[in-house]
Amino acid sequence: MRDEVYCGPGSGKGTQCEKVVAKYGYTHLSSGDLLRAEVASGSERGKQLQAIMQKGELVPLDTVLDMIKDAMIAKADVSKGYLIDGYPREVKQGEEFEKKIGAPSLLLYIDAKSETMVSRLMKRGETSGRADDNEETIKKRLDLYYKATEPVIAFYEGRGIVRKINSELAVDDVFAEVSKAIDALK
Ligand SMILES: Nc1ncnc2c1ncn2[C@@H]1O[C@H](COP(=O)(O)OP(=O)(O)O)[C@@H](O)[C@H]1O
Ligand SMILES: Nc1ncnc2c1ncn2[C@H]1C[C@H](O)[C@@H](COP(=O)(O)OP(=O)(O)O)O1
Ligand SMILES: [Mg+2]
Repeated sequence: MRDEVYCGPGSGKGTQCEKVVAKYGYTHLSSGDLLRAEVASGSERGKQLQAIMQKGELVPLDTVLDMIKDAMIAKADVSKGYLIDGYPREVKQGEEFEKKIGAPSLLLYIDAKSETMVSRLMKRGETSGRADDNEETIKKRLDLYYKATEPVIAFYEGRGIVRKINSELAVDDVFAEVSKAIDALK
């Protein structure tokens, strides 16, 4: 089993994941997409999640881990490996993932400057319809990213599985670096 994990709002995780799926055929699981699907279902739980996401905060750990675990199980028979996007967003999430699921084999750290992330998210907000792609929420998400999510990288660095990718480059150039990191696993 192979798990790959990513970081940073607006850094280009989703964009790179799409390209990884096309080239390597991994199962892409985005915690944000799973949560937005729950919101779109109109369920009571979805309404609670929407309120949290709109504020730029993290949803409860158990909710998101259960969703990822269920989605992984649903694809277990056909999956060539999992590409997990947007998780873990805090060290505790990484610890719980290892207890309940397993250890990842690679962490792709998709790194962009904060100004780049803000401008990409503002631009995405022109068409995304996402409740969290607005100036106020973007600022909160970035603050939380530096406070809660960046320490996740240090957590995995000790294991030698972190590959830092410069995401300031054009999409295809970023992907060339991503491909190199994945190919090195083989
Ligand atoms: N390397 C890049 N150069 C320029 N724009 C990019 C690049 N990667 C992503 N984008 C754009 O930035 C925005 C955020 O990318 P996305 O993949 O949704 O990021 P994330 O999933 O990390 O929030 C999107 O509008 C995307 O088209
Ligand atoms: N692992 C996780 N733990 C808690 N909340 C999460 C989460 N993954 C996503 N969320 C919630 C809070 C995020 O601000 C929101 C959007 O996540 P996302 O779609 O991964 O954002 P992006 O791709 O722009 O970085 O969903
Ligand atoms: Mg995304």
